[in-house]
Amino acid sequence: MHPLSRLFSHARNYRREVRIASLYSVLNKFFDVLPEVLIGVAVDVVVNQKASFLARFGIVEPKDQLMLLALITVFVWVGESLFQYLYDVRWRDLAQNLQHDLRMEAYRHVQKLDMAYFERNRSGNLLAVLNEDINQMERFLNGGANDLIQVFVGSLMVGGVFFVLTHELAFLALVPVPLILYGAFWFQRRLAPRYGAVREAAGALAARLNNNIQGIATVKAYAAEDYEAGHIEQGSDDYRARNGEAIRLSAAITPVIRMAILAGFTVTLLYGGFMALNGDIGVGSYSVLVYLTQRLLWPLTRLADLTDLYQRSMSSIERVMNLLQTPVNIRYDGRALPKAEVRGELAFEGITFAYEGSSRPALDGVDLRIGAGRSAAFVGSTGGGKSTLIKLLLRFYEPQQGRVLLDGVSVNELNLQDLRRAIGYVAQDTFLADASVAQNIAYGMPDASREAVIEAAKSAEAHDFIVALPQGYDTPVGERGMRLSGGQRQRLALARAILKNPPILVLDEATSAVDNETEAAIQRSLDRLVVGRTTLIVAHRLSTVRHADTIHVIDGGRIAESGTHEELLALDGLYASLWRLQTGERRAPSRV
Ligand SMILES: Nc1ncnc2c1ncn2[C@@H]1O[C@H](COP(=O)(O)OP(=O)(O)OP(=O)(O)O)[C@@H](O)[C@H]1O
Repeated sequence: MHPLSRLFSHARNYRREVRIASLYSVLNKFFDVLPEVLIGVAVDVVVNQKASFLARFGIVEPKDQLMLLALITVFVWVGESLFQYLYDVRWRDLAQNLQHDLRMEAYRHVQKLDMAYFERNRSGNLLAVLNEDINQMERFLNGGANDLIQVFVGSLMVGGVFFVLTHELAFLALVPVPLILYGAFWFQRRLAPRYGAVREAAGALAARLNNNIQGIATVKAYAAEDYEAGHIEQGSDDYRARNGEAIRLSAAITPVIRMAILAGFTVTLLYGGFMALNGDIGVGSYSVLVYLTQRLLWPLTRLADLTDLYQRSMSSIERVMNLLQTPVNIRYDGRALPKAEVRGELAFEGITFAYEGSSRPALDGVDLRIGAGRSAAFVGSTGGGKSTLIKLLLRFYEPQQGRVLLDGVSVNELNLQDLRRAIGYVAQDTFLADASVAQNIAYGMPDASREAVIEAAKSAEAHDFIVALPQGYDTPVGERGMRLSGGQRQRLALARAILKNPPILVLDEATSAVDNETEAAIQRSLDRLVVGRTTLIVAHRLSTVRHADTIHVIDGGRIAESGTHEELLALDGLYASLWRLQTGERRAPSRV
């Protein structure tokens, strides 16, 4: 389907707006063509006087005829100006509304896409679609759509006048028009893939820039500025080269069209002139024809810019539409699950899951149950699959085999947001918004009172450092929380989960960045907090999880051992050797 049809079938509500704006464009063009005709009529009045074209309508006196012409001229110009104002406002309003709606729709859609999508597509490229591509579409609607309509309508109207005045000449003057149109389409077809490549290169460049700016600390620390600048240069060079290919073609359009116009204009000038000399047409008609040839053919040179703008925009619209039509693989709708009704019993049944493009499953036949209000800890070597298990519970991904149950219902059947509202999740890498400390703690809970925020911060051992910040709870944390230390960020994330007061608490390495003393204090708060909540804790530091009701050791995507701390020590397997390694009780066996 053509990108423009895709856009308009998508933006159905705008059809009326488009029709009205198009009507204003047509009316403006109508009034815009008339002055040339009036010049011809004026010449006719002066030359033929009482035998003029206007005299046929009963206005015999040349002076009266001129007065009438002046009146019509005023009317025509006022009409032209009025409709120019109206179409301009309409098209530009339309462009603004459509870009706003489309951006919001695309952004809302992007938010619903599954995590695998974000792993496949670089975020900078997505930014380019949501920003630049949508802006490009706005540029086309701002002026391009009107220009396109006017070029066609203008040609039709002028062609009509030609036919009324003289058929033969009209035919000759109009011969170049189909050639010009064919030429414009020829160029447009060839420009399409080039501008497609330009947009792809722009997306790739934005992705690189985004990645580098986010990792600027690492770039500096490894003195890799020149290396990264080289990397960006490649991207920028590629963008320039792709544009260069489009420019060479696009720049040829005007000169080629001009040659066709030249042919049409010369024919009118000569052939029309001969006809006037022979007395076959009047001087008035001749002057109208010469002016009108200009009016007919010159706007066609606009086709060059228009083809260019049009094709750039179509490439952009294509990208926006593709984004909007990316299917949402993980459904949001499902059975409602009010937070108050969640008991918190969890079961993982025969879970096997491999990440997209990965041949080895991250989880391989995992079966486990966590009773409502109980705590389960997951430990084991890095890359074992602990975080993956948590992500399946949150339905960031769906397992290829098996299912995750909450209170006996498959999480796939639950309303996705309800499921996530029931879970307080503290991730390994904390995301903080560019807002104040208090706003970050109350993230997703804008109605939380200041007292509740402070209470949550106290439980997360964050209160003391927060009040020592320059503006206390109102201190901005910077982009991604850059102005805070890693441990401070973790404590804010913990406070956020505590404030949410969820029936299920999931802590994935939630205290890995804080010192032992703070961790012990957080642990004491957590001991109080976890009462009555199902809690899942992923940790490398075994001291954090030794009191969990059950500890599961995950190794290579499977559950290697399960039991309480004491049971696992007695088993003298992986857990026992990890424990010894961390507490230094005995030399660790070589496999750990
Ligand atoms: N988004 C992803 N795409 C592809 N593979 C992934 C992805 N995330 C994790 N993996 C792979 O899946 C396996 C399990 O990863 P997971 O993050 O669950 O391990 P983990 O036990 O939590 O590790 P750690 O203790 O280091 O946090 C690893 O081999 C990892 O490389």
